[in-house]
Amino acid sequence: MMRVAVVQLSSGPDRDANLTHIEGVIERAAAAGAALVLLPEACSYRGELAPDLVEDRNGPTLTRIGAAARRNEVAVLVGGLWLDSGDPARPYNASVFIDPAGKVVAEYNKVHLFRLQSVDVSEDEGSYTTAGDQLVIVEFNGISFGLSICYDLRFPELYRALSGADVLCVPSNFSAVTGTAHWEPLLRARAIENLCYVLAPAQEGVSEDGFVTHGHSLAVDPWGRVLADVDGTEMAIVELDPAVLAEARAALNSPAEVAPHVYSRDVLRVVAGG
Ligand SMILES: O=C(O)CNC(=O)[C@H](CS)NC(=O)CCC(=O)C(=O)O
Repeated sequence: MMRVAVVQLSSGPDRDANLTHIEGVIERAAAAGAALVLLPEACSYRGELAPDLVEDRNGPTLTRIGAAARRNEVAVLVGGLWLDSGDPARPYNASVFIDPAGKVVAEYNKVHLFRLQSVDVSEDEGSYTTAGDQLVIVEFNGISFGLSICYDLRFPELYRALSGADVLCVPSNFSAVTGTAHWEPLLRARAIENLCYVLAPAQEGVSEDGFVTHGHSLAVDPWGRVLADVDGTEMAIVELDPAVLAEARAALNSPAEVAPHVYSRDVLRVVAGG
């Protein structure tokens, strides 16, 4: 069994203030017995990109959260921050796993960049972010965590490629417009089809630049049951139980069967009815 904290935030444009709040959250999660604290996308800064917001491993976000992890002896998934990609105008949107010693052990750079043109929202993340192409699974205390971020959720083949992971992490800053219709069904589908836990810490409220978010940080078990749905800006504490994983996988497809399937040939296209 592993106890984890799924944290909901409403981060603003003051990085120092966000980090101070996060330090308190990590301390409270550790006091509640969490071994791992999952933070949402854009956790230490939410707003417009500016050059001084692009960080490296020695930047304020990873330094301060790393120190908090070490102080409280917990692992932390920093859901999303702008990390240097070599192109100052287009950083990565990265999710970073920090171990209980405060050390960065893995970095996943968001592969699928958000693009939405609707009546209420117009966003093109690819215009200011470099896409990654490396998928990452982190093994921690005997449980494996597959990394992804937000809009990746819409690409089931990414999660299929991660399958075998016990937990899929989807830290997010999901829009209210799309979240109302898509958030919960997509998260539950990823859990059901891959027979694994899905943990999705999210932002709630309205960001300074006017992006209205859905909130509803969710924890879903390998049978698709919602274990927690966070309201407000605190956290849900959830137990990950290897027995629940084993039971779901014994009942339906085994981990081997949910591994990416290679189909034998091109789709056969048939015209019916003349
Ligand atoms: O800009 C940042 O600070 C970090 N990046 C984000 O918050 C991104 C781009 S705005 N948000 C999403 O991917 C939401 C996806 C979504 O809402 C959907 O798929 O419907």
